[in-house]
Amino acid sequence: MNSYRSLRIALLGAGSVGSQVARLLLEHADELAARVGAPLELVGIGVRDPEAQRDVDLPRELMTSDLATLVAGADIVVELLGGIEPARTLLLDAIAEGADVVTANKALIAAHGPELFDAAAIVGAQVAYEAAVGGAIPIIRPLEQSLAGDRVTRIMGIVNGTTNFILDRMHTEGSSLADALATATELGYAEADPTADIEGFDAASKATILASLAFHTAVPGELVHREGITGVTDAMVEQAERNDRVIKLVAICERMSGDAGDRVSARVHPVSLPATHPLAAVREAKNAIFVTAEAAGDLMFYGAGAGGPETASAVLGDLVSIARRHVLGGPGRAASTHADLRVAPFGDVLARHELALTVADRPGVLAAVAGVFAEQGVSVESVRQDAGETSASLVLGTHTASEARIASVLEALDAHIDVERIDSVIRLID
Ligand SMILES: NC(=O)c1ccc[n+]([C@@H]2O[C@H](COP(=O)([O-])OP(=O)(O)OC[C@H]3O[C@@H](n4cnc5c(N)ncnc54)[C@H](O)[C@@H]3O)[C@@H](O)[C@H]2O)c1
Ligand SMILES: N[C@@H](CCO)C(=O)O
Ligand code: NA
Repeated sequence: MNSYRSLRIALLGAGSVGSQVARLLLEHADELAARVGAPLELVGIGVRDPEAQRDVDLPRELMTSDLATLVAGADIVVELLGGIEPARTLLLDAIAEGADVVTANKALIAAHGPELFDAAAIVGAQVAYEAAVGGAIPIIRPLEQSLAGDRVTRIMGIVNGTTNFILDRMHTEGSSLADALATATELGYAEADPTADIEGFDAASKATILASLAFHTAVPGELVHREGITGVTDAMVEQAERNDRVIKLVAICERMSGDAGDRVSARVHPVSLPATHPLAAVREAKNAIFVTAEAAGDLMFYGAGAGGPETASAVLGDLVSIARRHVLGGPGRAASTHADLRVAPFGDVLARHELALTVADRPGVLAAVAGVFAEQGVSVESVRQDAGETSASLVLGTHTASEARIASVLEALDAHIDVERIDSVIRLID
């Protein structure tokens, strides 16, 4: 069939994703060899405990706890450990030896992508990370290659499967966050430390990666505004439902033009969407990403954002594509930051907000509260008031306003004598 020698594949990690990658590499060996033009030889699987029981039956003789030695002899290293160290050092060592790497590790790519890409560029190695964003959904390659001739203006999407699963269960079954998270963890969707999911760190890493790729600009993780879902209460879910809306955690990356010149923004926070919005139909651990580009217009990418076998599909896609280049030759992949746009502060971002307040139930309070919005230059679009016994509940929807102005409104409301408490704040998407 072919005369190219076997390519030596070292796999690091045999958890939810790694075990599925190993299974598929072994089960589909002949088919993969035909596609690559050379056999992909799984030379070892780096694990913590080679004797541990695993859900997937993998050959014991491939297991090793000596990850450094395993990496040293490989043509391609597939990293599915998660976390920054030892993944970063192992991959830098592999690259220094001329190996290509495939990883699903968004935390690593978001924090150390440029370091890995630079190291790879020096030796002509490749770094592929399709599985790092949107799980099985092809999104890195479309941004990196298919849209390379266009100008991306906006990306908005659901990029964390675990939190989407949790919010979906809160809406459809009235589950608690903790119960739904336990199920998402059992299903292999959650990160090893699920704080990364529920506090929005995972989605923020993905927003960093998407914004950097889309805007050809290094967008440092610390400039990505991040809010998770721990502040989303049952009451907020119920209120959204009363208004035919759904709460979702979204990542938004956009190119902003204005007096300050062209800038970019990347952020992650919950939003309230009309039930008819396409993102509202994204259920369970599915992800969906809208990309708007100047010439292409709107594109939508939808599919499994998490899960072992699903994510393994993207890892194997990278592996086959990298392996083919070993056989056929050709240039490696390179990330570009030539545009070098400035990242806008979160306060400059524009959004509509809905605020639920408990206020004193006496004449003039509505006017006083409305006055707070007016003082900060925020225009109120809708008001709903429900009177209680001693206090009233007010739900105010704003017109588009900057995050900085809304923050000032919230500060003033917090200190206002007539405002007993701010029950919830959520951004609205039309
Ligand atoms: N699970 C998903 O749905 C999914 C989807 C996309 C991307 N990812 C990413 O894929 C990577 C792996 O995720 P996962 O869900 O398979 O995680 P996991 O926790 O199920 O598996 C990771 C495995 O690596 C092992 N490991 C960690 N550090 C090690 C070390 N120093 N030495 C030896 N073994 C070590 C762990 O023991 C574990 O078995 C992560 O970067 C994650 O963010 C996961
Ligand atoms: N924990 C991640 C895995 C996929 O990146 C999620 O839930 O989306
Ligand atoms: Na993907």
